[in-house]
Amino acid sequence: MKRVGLLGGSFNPAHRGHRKLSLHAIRALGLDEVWWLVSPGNPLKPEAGMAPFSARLASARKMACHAPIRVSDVEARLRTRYTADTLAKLPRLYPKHRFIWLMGADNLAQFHQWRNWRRIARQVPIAIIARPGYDARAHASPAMSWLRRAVRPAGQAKKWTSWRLPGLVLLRFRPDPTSATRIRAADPAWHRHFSNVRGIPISTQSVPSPQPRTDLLQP
Ligand SMILES: Nc1ncnc2c1ncn2[C@@H]1O[C@H](COP(=O)(O)OP(=O)(O)OP(=O)(O)O)[C@@H](O)[C@H]1O
Ligand SMILES: O=C(O)c1ccc[n+]([C@@H]2O[C@H](COP(=O)([O-])O)[C@@H](O)[C@H]2O)c1
Repeated sequence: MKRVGLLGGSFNPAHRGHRKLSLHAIRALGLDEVWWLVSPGNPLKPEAGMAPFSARLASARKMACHAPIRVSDVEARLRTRYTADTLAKLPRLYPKHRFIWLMGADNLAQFHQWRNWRRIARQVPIAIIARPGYDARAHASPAMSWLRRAVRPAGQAKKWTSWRLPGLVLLRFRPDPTSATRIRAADPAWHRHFSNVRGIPISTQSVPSPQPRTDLLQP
């Protein structure tokens, strides 16, 4: 059984905050790997300002290199944008894997706006990573008032495969202020570094190894 943390994101672009939180989560939760699920398009974010999928994927691959982090385009191939839909399909594709959903405190603050968010919390355990400027809002959020009774002590973090759901743990590492918004503000054309010379989109490879639906998941 492989223990996998899922970090869904726009990765517009990927940055060292993603890498650091993933490495910390691997240690704190006893994970074999973290998969970065590069979103074809966050349903709550405007398309304007979103770099091409291929550039976001390439930036994630670069940021993930030499770490137990796998970059996945599975949502694009499954044609799922809503996390609840992705989470409904993944266990069927990877029956020998166990998944925990990772997200920063900024996402917990607006989790109640996600489609079927209560269902998500019943589908997978969740680990929240503290993020400078968002922790108070996350704790006061509508989702947190529902989830509060599901919070597990940090000492149970590594036992997430046996939690009753919903179950959530708050992970507190040294907070990292890096954000993609700031990176875009400093370099709005960052994605040009990830296009090849002819402007042909970079192909999508580097997917977690498929379990039986090889037809669907082969690059
Ligand atoms: N510095 C960070 N600390 C904690 N969590 C983070 C950090 N950066 C990103 N995350 C989390 O990683 C996931 C993917 O983040 P995303 O790709 O949206 O990056 P971002 O920096 O939040 O982007 P943007 O500024 O465009 O919203 C989200 O769950 C987000 O909360
Ligand atoms: O399912 C939803 O309704 C939903 C709404 C907003 C965000 N998400 C997911 O949250 C993850 C983080 O997105 P982002 O843009 O904040 O990096 C990413 O996997 C999105 O698909 C999902």
